[in-house]
Amino acid sequence: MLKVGLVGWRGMVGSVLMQRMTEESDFDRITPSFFTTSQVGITGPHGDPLKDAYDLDALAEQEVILTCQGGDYTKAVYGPLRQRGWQGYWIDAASSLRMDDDAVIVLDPVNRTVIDDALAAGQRTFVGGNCTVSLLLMALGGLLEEDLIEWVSPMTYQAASGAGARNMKELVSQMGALHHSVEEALADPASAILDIDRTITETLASDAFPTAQFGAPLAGSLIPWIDTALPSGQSREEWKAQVEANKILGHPEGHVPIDGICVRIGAMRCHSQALTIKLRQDLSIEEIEQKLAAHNPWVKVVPNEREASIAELSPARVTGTLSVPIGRLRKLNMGPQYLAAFTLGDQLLWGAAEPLRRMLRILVAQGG
Ligand SMILES: NC(=O)C1=CN([C@@H]2O[C@H](COP(=O)(O)OP(=O)(O)OC[C@H]3O[C@@H](n4cnc5c(N)ncnc54)[C@H](OP(=O)(O)O)[C@@H]3O)[C@@H](O)[C@H]2O)C=CC1
Ligand SMILES: N[C@@H](CC(=O)OP(=O)(O)O)C(=O)O
Repeated sequence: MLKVGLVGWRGMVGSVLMQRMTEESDFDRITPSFFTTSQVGITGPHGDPLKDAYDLDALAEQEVILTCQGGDYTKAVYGPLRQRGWQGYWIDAASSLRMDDDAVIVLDPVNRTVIDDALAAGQRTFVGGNCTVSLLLMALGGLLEEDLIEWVSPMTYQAASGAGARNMKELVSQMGALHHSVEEALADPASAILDIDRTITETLASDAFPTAQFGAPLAGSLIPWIDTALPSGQSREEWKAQVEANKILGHPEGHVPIDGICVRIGAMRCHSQALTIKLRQDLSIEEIEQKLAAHNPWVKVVPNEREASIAELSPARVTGTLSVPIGRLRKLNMGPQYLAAFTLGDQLLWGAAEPLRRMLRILVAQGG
């Protein structure tokens, strides 16, 4: 059985990965070793002492290293490990290696042939894509695989989880602070809504309002910028859409232009995206729905009806599942090649852990 070293397994992404690996009996097919950057020697999840994640000798004994520890760890360890001649497979959740020529971005329901070609060519570095990008491609796979999309403009509604565990907690604290500030007024049927609104506005602006992680109110508000700024005027999150999506699809950069505005909203762990799509040809909505639905077992086409849209295109409904619904499919007034769509998915599952887990299974199936 493949010797697999797991790093970052107790973080938020790593915990979701562990949960999925347990559900899918992946641990029955590998010999796992658990590593840590901070708790060397304490008992790990399978009863063995945790190994030092910076010990290159211990890492080099592994045939596969799967890390959800983050980009700083990857930058510290990956280069030195390769330089000392380690030939194993590196599977990574962090973004730092994604655009390297040696790395393949993995999303096997969309790019299994790219992965298989890379394995045949001896490539050994496989990285999960940005969560928003992976969810977009899972939803649009049926049109993209036939090269039917000329360009896409995604306007995103991204959950707090994308910013990390502490940010999720801060979102809930913000919700609590808002509720607490008007609790008495809410209990009084005679209270005036404008008084409640004024108190909420004051609470949002107060120095006591918890914003240490996000730097701004998210509950009762939104944040129209994710990640760092680039000279193009894009945020880094916006820049990733086009470069990563085209790399995943095996296209030259820019074959399918993808650009829009990424916005953080007060959802917990589902990223949503409202899409404006220019098709390369005038397809009927029925053809579009059929192609989308046939692409993979997780995408679900939701009819463009009010009740179905409210019920199914909802972060509250989709959270914790592998489902990737897409709906609000209709032609826009701009012309028959312009399509609207709305899609969402759990950014810790298809957006982070699941592509990595499935890459490990591909390696297991080919016997390493
Ligand atoms: N959050 C996201 O949406 C996505 C994240 N990623 C990538 O995954 C990386 C990890 O993200 P994420 O899982 O959110 O990071 P976390 O902060 O949840 O976990 C990272 C590491 O922090 C250490 N840690 C310290 N204290 C604790 C604690 N109390 N509970 C759990 N872990 C603790 C653990 O390392 P140790 O055991 O060694 O101490 C853990 O592996 C990111 O840096 C990013 O590169 C990729 C896609 C999406
Ligand atoms: N930046 C993403 C989460 C993330 O970790 O992305 P990446 O894997 O590209 O660094 C978000 O905030 O929603």
